[in-house]
Amino acid sequence: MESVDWNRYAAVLFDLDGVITPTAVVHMAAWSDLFNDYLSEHYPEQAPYTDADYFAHVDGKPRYDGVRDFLVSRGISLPEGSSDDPPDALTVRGLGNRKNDAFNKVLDRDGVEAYPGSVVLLDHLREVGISLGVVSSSANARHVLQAAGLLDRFGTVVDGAVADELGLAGKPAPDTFLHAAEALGAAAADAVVLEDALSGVAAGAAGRFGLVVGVDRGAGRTALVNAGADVVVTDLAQLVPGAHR
Ligand SMILES: O=P(O)(O)OC[C@H]1O[C@@H](O)[C@H](O)[C@@H](O)[C@@H]1O
Repeated sequence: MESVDWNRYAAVLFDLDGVITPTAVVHMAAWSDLFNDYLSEHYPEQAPYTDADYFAHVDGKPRYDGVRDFLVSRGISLPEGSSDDPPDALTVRGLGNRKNDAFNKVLDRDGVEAYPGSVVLLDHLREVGISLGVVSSSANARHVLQAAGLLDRFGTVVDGAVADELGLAGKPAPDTFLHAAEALGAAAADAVVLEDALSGVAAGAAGRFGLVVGVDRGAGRTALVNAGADVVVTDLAQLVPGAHR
């Protein structure tokens, strides 16, 4: 039983990819293609990039932080480059841009449908009348929410572009979540964070939010609890009081 008394809270802050929409899978596939192509071309002696690398070094972080942190884990250092580097540039930002092109191609081709259980919780919270926000590292968050038909559900969307503009540190720092809570007029202690990534759960714990919910989409219950989750679910419908589980 993971039932939550939502009336105790003033705001709920959702991560997007992997929490509201299954787009974490699209990100994962695009990262895997990028890093495996890069490694096999430049470091054929290295072990391939795997999902374990994704969960440990890339998941939930801003785009270029993910590139940098994975390369560091393999002892590889590339020049940072600049955000308008072309996708074939051998820089941190060039590689990130190559992955972004691949992500957007799949998004435009396949569209996005939210997890049904996540819509069940969003509908419930709308009935409760609680303020809702999205806090995503992704600069594509608005595009994804729009494609899923859910953009109008949220009072604030703090995405990778907003964080960049305001100079907010990305997850695992708590800054983007704290900014969203403030935008909704809620103290961190009165707000709930929902996250599937270890970096995002760590951000919720570091911000001392009232409740940090880990959503296990592959990171694993123990890892999520160790990162600071108070509660772990596998589907957001489990968080609706009295919902069929
Ligand atoms: O490259 P983008 O779309 O700006 O997003 C960066 C990150 O955004 C997060 O929401 C995803 O969980 C990560 O997997 C992704 O790498």
